[in-house]
Amino acid sequence: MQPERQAEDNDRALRPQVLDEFIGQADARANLKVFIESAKRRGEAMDHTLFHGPPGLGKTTLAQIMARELGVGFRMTSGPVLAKAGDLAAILTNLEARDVLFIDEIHRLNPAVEEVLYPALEDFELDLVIGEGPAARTVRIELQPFTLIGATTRMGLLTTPLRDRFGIPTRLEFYNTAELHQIVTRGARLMGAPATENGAQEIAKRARGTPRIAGRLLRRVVDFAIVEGDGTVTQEIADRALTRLGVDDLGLDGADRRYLKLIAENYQGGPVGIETLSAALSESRDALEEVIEPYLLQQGLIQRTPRGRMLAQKAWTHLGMAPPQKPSDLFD
Ligand SMILES: Nc1ncnc2c1ncn2[C@@H]1O[C@H](COP(=O)(O)OP(=O)(O)OP(=O)(O)O)[C@@H](O)[C@H]1O
Ligand SMILES: [Mg+2]
Repeated sequence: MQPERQAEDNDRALRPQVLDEFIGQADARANLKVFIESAKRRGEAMDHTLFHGPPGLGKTTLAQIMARELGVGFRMTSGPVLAKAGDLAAILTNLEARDVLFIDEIHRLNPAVEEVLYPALEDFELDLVIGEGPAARTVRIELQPFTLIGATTRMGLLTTPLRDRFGIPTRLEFYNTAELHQIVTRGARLMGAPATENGAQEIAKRARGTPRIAGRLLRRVVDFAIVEGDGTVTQEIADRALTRLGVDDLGLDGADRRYLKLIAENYQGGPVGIETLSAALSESRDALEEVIEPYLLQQGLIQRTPRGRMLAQKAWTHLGMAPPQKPSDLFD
């Protein structure tokens, strides 16, 4: 209990509070700045916004920042939590003018709840059915204009009507090492454990392009720096700590390497179907597609083909293995 509580508190302390403190995602940030400013000058609710991209890239953080920059209230819920239409209705009717409603994991909304959301998004109206059977009647409730910010790691699972109702779809990208370097340096400063240039660089390089992972690795490296060093995050301490945590020089962890090795050793580099991988690794297909694969794809370690996943040359090199000779290679 205690350590988790603490991790959460640290997390909150590291979370950027305003758009200018938010590092990276330069294109998205520049656009959002314009839309926020315009909504403020018009005195209207900002258009509905959808953030999509792999976990830990800052969707929730950006949603909170936007409410703050807009100077409006922030309500947060998530797709799976909204079980009944009434749950959503209760939240919508309590929103004040121009408030931001954040729905995380919006691809997991129950279809009946999603139906209620459509008119709310388009016309700020709610059609509620009251009573049952012959006595049932529909009442229309006017809502205050509000901004929905949706977040999803699975854009492909969103229904078309829902996707079409977002005026501002925004894709978050993996962060580059320079951006993560800034995030780590800032985080270390906030944690009272200064990082050297090279120390921050070592963590940045191995953070899988993801601020959440950078924060998590930083906390563990700081532990080592305090106990085994003088409290400074140096390259040597960072390297030692990360290696002990099983994070390799590309930032891959045990789960990533297990995935790559399985394709290499059991399927000669593929192609192999996602369901087969999911069964062999005892990981849900969703976890593979949402958490493991995006970074491996972005790094050019694997390829997605119509017949399944295949290892790229870079993966063989990284694993220190030679790809099997395919019959066709003999005739090249
Ligand atoms: N640009 C950034 N600069 C500094 N820290 C960041 C940045 N983006 C995210 N973080 C930090 O990374 C962590 C994860 O961010 P956040 O919770 O917003 O991710 P998310 O995209 O909502 O993830 P999920 O899809 O899992 O909900 C937070 O601790 C946040 O403080
Ligand atoms: Mg989130």
